[in-house]
Order: sequence, then C-alpha cells, then structure tokens
Amino acid sequence: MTFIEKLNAAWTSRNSLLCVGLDPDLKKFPAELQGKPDAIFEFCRAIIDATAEAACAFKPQIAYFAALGAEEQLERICAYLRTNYPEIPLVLDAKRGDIGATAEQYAREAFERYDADVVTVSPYMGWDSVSPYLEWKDRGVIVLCRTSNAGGSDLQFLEVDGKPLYQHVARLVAEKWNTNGQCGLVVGATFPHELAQVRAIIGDMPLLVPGVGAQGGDVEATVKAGKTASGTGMMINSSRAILYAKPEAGEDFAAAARRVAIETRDAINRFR
Ligand SMILES: O=C(O)c1cc(=O)[nH]c(=O)n1[C@@H]1O[C@H](COP(=O)(O)O)[C@@H](O)[C@H]1O
Repeated sequence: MTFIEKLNAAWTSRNSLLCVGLDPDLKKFPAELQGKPDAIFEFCRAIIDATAEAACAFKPQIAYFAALGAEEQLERICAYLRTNYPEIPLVLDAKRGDIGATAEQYAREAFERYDADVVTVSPYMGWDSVSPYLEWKDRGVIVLCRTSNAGGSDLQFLEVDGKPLYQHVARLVAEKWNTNGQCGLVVGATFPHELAQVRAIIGDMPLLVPGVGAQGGDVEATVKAGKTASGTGMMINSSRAILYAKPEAGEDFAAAARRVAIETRDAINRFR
C-alpha cells in the first residue's frame, strides 16, 4: 500500500483529519515521568494510545529526540506505531534539504531506520535534493510551501514573475515533481487565504497543515480553505495543545490529551 492509499484509507475509516504531533519536551512532562530513563518513549506511547481513536496521522518531530540523543526512543516509538497502528500514517517531520548524495542518506534515515510513511523536506535546494526521497515509490514527501511561522514570509512571499514564491513551489511540486502521486505540501493554518490559493493550484494533492492549537490558527477558516471536494485532503496538525492539555478533575495527562484530540477532531469535522 502506498502512502497516499494509506492516508486516503485513514481519512475515510477514521473520519478524522487530525494529525497528532509528537513533540516531547521533558520540561513539560508530568511528575510521574520525570527522571525515568525512557520517559520520552513512555510519554509518547501514552499519548499515542490515548489519541489514536481521533487521529488520521502521527507526526514525530525529530529535533525533540535528536537534541537529547534520544533517537533510540524515536525508533521504538516508530516501531510501536508500526506494530500497533499500522493503518495510521507515520509522518517524520525532519524538514531535510541537501545535495543528492546526502539526501540519499536522509531518505534511508526516514524510510529505513524509522520506517516512516512520509517525510517533510525543504524545496530550497531544488529537484536533485528531493528526487532521492521519491525513489522510495511507496513512501511520501511533503514539501514546505507556505509555512505557519511569521518569518516564512521573508522568502515565501517574495514576488517572482508576478506571483509569490510559495505559489511557484506549489505549482512546481504539483506539475513537475509529483509524477508518481507521492507528494504533498506544508501550508500553515495561520495563513488560510494562502491555503485556499494553494488548494486551487494543486487539485487534490494532500496538505500537512500545522498551526491550529498553540499557534492560534482558526479551525473553521482552515478547513473551508483547504478541504477537497470529498471533504478530506488535509492532515491538520496540533502538537502542544494536545500533548500538554491541562488535566481536568480526575484526568491524567493522557486522558486530557485524549479529550482535546477528540474535541479538535470534532471541531474540524463540523466544517468538512
Ligand atoms: O512541517 C511541520 O510540521 C511544520 C511546518 C510549519 O510550517 N509549522 C510548524 O509548526 N510545523 C511543525 O508543526 C508542529 C506544530 O506544533 P504546535 O504549534 O505545538 O501545534 C511543530 O512540530 C512544528 O515543527
């Protein structure tokens, strides 16, 4: 099964467009996990089990693991997802970008070491920096287009031939790079107008849409701007708002995460 087939099946069978981001930050962990040698794995496993019902995808962000030398715990989390939730796409958020020979190694890291379904990459170094990932025909590549952060405008909004650069990226990926139907784009929920522009350019290509929750993106505007005719087309990511949800009476951290994940999924579904 290819990445796109798996994602389409997950959208339909799980009735969800919510991607749960795994950005484990030790400082924010609950007291019971503090000081444990495999706290990152335990935290992520509890979050995965608590939120899987509401998720169409999981997205570990590699920096949170690599910064602590905790890649082995990321390997275990990816293996846990593969074994227990094989139907849920695993998005490795690494935002790679380098010359072809190095990109081959990054692709092996993403698709062999972590066995991810799809990896995020930067388009900045062009075709030969992205093509090594596309050699993995059953896997996916999600290219940064209009990122959720304010500073993304520094380059992505530059006018080139009368159009902003992010629109050139959208067209390039949709028309030239996506020959095997395995590409997607990142567009932030903080830019719904640009999300609609991108959707108009790319047809039904999937979008990773971070920025709801902690970054304040509007769910209604996001869904209306980015959905396809079938009411899918997006993995709408939320990380911190789910991972570090404040427990209500009687809840532990995982129950709080589950409550917020379900609320977020349902809020998204209202506008599909
Ligand atoms: O590629 C991404 O996932 C990404 C792209 C982008 O434009 N903005 C963005 O926030 N992200 C990632 O999405 C997650 C957002 O986390 P929260 O703001 O906590 O929901 C982080 O892991 C970011 O690294």
